Amino acid sequence: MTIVYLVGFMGSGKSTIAKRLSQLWNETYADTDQEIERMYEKKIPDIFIEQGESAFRDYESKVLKNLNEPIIATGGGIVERKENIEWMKQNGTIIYLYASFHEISKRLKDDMNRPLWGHSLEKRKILYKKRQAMYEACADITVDTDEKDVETVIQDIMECLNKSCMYLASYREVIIKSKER
Ligand SMILES: Nc1ncnc2c1ncn2[C@@H]1O[C@H](COP(=O)(O)OP(=O)(O)OP(=O)(O)O)[C@@H](O)[C@H]1O
Ligand SMILES: O=C(O)C1=C[C@@H](O)[C@@H](O)[C@H](O)C1
Ligand SMILES: [Mg+2]
Repeated sequence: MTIVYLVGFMGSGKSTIAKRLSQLWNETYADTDQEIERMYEKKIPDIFIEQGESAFRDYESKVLKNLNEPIIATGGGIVERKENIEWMKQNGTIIYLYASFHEISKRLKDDMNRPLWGHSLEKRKILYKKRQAMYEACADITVDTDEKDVETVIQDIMECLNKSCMYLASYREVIIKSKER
């Protein structure tokens, strides 16, 4: 139980929150989307266009298993593969950043860098509903981010982690061990 995995729909704030947590905890973080773009030297929309979603999911699973930073922002579709959920469960704590469809729409507007957000409103809503059930099923902790600024979301995450004594104990151990090295 050493890694914090942030999951949630596109625009729920995984990348933003991972970066902020890493500053606060003075720990490194990784982002599966950024890592895919770095490793395969291609932008995500280009991977979708040239190789399709299935190839992207293969890259995503590979990248996830190669990361061991203490804080990891995942891509919105990480839950599409059961093996990814199992991996995260075995290696850390899964925090689901919840945001309503309305809130996500406000944040992303007509973002062009997320291929699956480029679909029709109806398709976006169907995907949102399907995914919501998937995030809920795998989450150890759920934090509602609606109408909360980044710092408030961070505070809520810290509170939840503090309540989760089991996690905190193991996390302290990791920090102590890494400082002894
Ligand atoms: N709590 C928040 N309140 C308002 N805006 C936010 C909040 N968190 C993130 N944002 C904004 O929403 C947008 C999307 O955030 P971010 O890229 O962190 O989402 P994500 O969950 O990583 O999405 P993806 O799954 O596509 O990688 C950014 O413009 C970011 O500044
Ligand atoms: O929700 C999704 O399936 C995606 C979310 C993004 O983070 C990227 O991983 C990509 O655009 C796919
Ligand atoms: Mg992101």
